[in-house]
Amino acid sequence: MSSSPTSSSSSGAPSAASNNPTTVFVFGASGDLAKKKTFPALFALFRSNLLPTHTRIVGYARSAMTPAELRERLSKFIRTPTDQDKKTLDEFFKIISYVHGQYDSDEDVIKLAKAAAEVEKKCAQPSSDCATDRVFYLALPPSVFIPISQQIKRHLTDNAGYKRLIVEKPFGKDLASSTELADALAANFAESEIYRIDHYLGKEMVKNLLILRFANVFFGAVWNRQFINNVQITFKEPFGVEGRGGYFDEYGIIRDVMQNHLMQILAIVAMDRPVDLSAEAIRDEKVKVLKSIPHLTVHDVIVGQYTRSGDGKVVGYLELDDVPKDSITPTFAQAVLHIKNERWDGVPFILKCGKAMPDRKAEIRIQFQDVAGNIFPHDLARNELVIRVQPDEAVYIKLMNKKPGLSTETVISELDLSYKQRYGGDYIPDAYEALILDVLRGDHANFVRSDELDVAWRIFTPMLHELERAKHKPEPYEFGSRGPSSADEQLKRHGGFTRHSQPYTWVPPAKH
Ligand SMILES: NC(=O)C1=CN([C@@H]2O[C@H](COP(=O)(O)OP(=O)(O)OC[C@H]3O[C@@H](n4cnc5c(N)ncnc54)[C@H](OP(=O)(O)O)[C@@H]3O)[C@@H](O)[C@H]2O)C=CC1
Ligand SMILES: O=C1O[C@H](COP(=O)(O)O)[C@@H](O)[C@H](O)[C@H]1O
Repeated sequence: MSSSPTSSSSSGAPSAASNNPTTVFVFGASGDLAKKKTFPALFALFRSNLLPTHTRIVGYARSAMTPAELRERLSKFIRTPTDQDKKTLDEFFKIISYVHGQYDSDEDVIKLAKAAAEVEKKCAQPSSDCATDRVFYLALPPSVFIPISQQIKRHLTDNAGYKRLIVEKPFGKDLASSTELADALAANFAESEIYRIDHYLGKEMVKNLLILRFANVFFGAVWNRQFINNVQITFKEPFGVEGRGGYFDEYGIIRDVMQNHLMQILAIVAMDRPVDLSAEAIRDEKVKVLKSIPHLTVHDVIVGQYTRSGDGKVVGYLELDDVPKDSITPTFAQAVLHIKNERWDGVPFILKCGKAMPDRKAEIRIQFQDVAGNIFPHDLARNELVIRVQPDEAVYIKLMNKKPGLSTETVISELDLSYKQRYGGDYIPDAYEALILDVLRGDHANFVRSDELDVAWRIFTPMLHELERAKHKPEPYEFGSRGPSSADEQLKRHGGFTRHSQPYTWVPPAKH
């Protein structure tokens, strides 16, 4: 059996990872991410037979827990609608074990190494080496990344097969702290062994961007400053930061969402065609386009902080127990970026993200230029290509159409590729499922490379420091509102509103 990773099949169909015995260590197994995302994703892969045949999962955290307690904790977040799923879940728990200990203790991590060797011995086939491949998933707060990575290197990497380290964001708070973290990880793991998760890169519609852009001749032809007026990348959530105030207040929405998720999307929307689909070719193009973006200043950004809801039922950000009463941490931000290259010079990229907004939505909106020399008696709305990342994945193009009937009136309509209607019940995997499978296959394409991170921080760090130095107060906005009104004004200033007077709302098509 080869120890090299199996790449996805040439048809692009999902393929299992290499079939070497594999141990997946989940550090922080008692935590929120582990129960909501990591274990459910591992279960989904197990159920689809996409984990290597001899896979063992070893959870590790400081909390003492029996296997039954761990099972009870995790089961609440794993959906098992059928009896067969319930049986599969029983099988899944047979491959999971748990060890508790400190993250910086030689003694405890040696105990973990011994426990892992035991379970690996049990699953070894008579003719094969014991679990030769190891994946280390850090579902931990960033303060622990460095000590645990040192411990892993010291006590858990004597296996014969690959060693892959999965790290969760935030990757630092600014350029300096990100570089410090990168250097510390690099002291113990090669870049080829590190998988930095930005889970937006695992979302179906973000993965679809490469195909939409580079497998369709008509998009390729108009994807530039001559035809595109502006690009809007939006993330909204209808809830605040209850329960996560401590973490959130230290980071804020710019570091939590904009600098990573929205910038990753921007990079894929704006990059040039990679020479091929290899991870390095794609990431080279992303780095190249990010390098063409001048760093932001406070004048490029609008920040807001949510207050109590209009009906008084939901408390404001500053009323949360774990948030300082004088916090200036933004829960909303909108920034305008420019890409100084031949393709994009003069086209604003408007990134907007907010907590406590009216609804949940993540989308990419490409607004095309106005029609020159309009011969029709009405204003023409701009064409727009909208890629809806969530909810209800869709790609649609807004266009002008003749109103059916005897008049020649124009109406705004759309060409609509709504996934539910088009693909019915086709399964759309959770981002974490797709990304963990990529790690098992050794595919880095949907992970953040260290130099990408570096450039993204170079763009944001001066503005973040300026905001903090000046103690810039975010504008208040009511929980459940659109955010500060100055954000709409900024959008208008950068051409983000069309002049058409006809009201238009996208309505998902009725099921055929
Ligand atoms: N939760 C989410 O939805 C998301 C999380 N992430 C990222 O994933 C990582 C894990 O997040 P999440 O699971 O929410 O974090 P948690 O706060 O739940 O922490 C995970 C585990 O780490 C241990 N831990 C917590 N605080 C400390 C500490 N100060 N020192 C040592 N150990 C500690 C705890 O286990 P024990 O005490 O048992 O050791 C805890 O169960 C973070 O980097 C986060 O930013 C990214 C995207 C979404
Ligand atoms: O990384 C994060 O993402 C979530 C939103 O993720 P989604 O997949 O539900 O869209 C966000 O709530 C959180 O603040 C942030 O840390």
